[in-house]
Amino acid sequence: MIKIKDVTVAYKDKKVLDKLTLTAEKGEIIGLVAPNGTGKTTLFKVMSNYLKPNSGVVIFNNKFEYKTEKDELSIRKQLVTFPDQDDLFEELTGVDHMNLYGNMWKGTTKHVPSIIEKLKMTSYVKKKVRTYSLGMRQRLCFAMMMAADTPVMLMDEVMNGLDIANVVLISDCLIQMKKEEKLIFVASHLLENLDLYADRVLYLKDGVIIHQQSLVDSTKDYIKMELKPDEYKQLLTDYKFPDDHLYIANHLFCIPLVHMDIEEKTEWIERLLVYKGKELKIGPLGTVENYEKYYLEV
Ligand SMILES: Nc1ncnc2c1ncn2[C@@H]1O[C@H](COP(=O)(O)OP(=O)(O)OP(=O)(O)O)[C@@H](O)[C@H]1O
Repeated sequence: MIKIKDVTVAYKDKKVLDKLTLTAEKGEIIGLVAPNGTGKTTLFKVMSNYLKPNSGVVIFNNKFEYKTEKDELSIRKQLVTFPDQDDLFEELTGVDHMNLYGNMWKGTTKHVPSIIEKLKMTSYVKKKVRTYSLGMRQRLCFAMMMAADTPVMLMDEVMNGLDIANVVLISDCLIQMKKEEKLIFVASHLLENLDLYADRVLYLKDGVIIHQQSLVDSTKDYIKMELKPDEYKQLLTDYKFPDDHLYIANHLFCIPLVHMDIEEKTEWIERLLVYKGKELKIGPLGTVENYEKYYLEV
């Protein structure tokens, strides 16, 4: 559905994206993860044509590029970006904003009442935006995207300022939207939240995707155990660990299970289970663990 090919963006001599390539299909939620100032927003700007890359292309449905006005119009109909809270009109109501997005993209506002109900906005949605709290504004921004109802959605920090109940509410909506075959990109610093709904999480570093984590692939399981650095050193002298084992951010010891047969797995589990009564976990690396692996390695 979307192909990003060799996209490079440099602000003066600072390269932010470096021949970045990525393909995404409908019915996917893709998390985008990286520390501040790494290029997540820049990538979204290129995808929505708010920024022309120095080189590279974005291709929609194998045919549309931001080359001609006609193509751009076709893409605009399919894609909506998360509104910036600063762009809300203080003197308009929430319903006004949702109607605006509904009319602009979907050509109707019939579906707006059901969104209001789903997002539990009934008590305030007819009031002017200037009376809204941060979290109410954020929910409105999400509601506007739902009103646009486009096949592709780019969400930058969608959970900003939301309390836990609202994070859960929006996460449920995202899962529902995925079922409706939307392609959704979520750039977020709320890492554990991504594990709930993302199919893939992309880690950006030095202008490229350094790792793609699949959250629907169970072949990447590890035995995981918290270890202090001196405990890790001790174990290293006691046993010969597989070369591809990990010791993440000086605290998390991980042994990949993928190449082991059942006997080997059992052997390692039994060996580690008795080590100082520590808790063992088995599973893939989560978003927090990968984040530590790629950005907090010491
Ligand atoms: N208009 C601009 N002019 C010059 N440099 C820019 C411009 N916009 C962004 N940058 C730089 O590009 C880099 C990437 O910025 P970007 O906003 O894409 O990061 P981000 O990953 O979205 O960060 P955050 O997590 O803080 O939102 C940063 O170093 C930033 O200073």
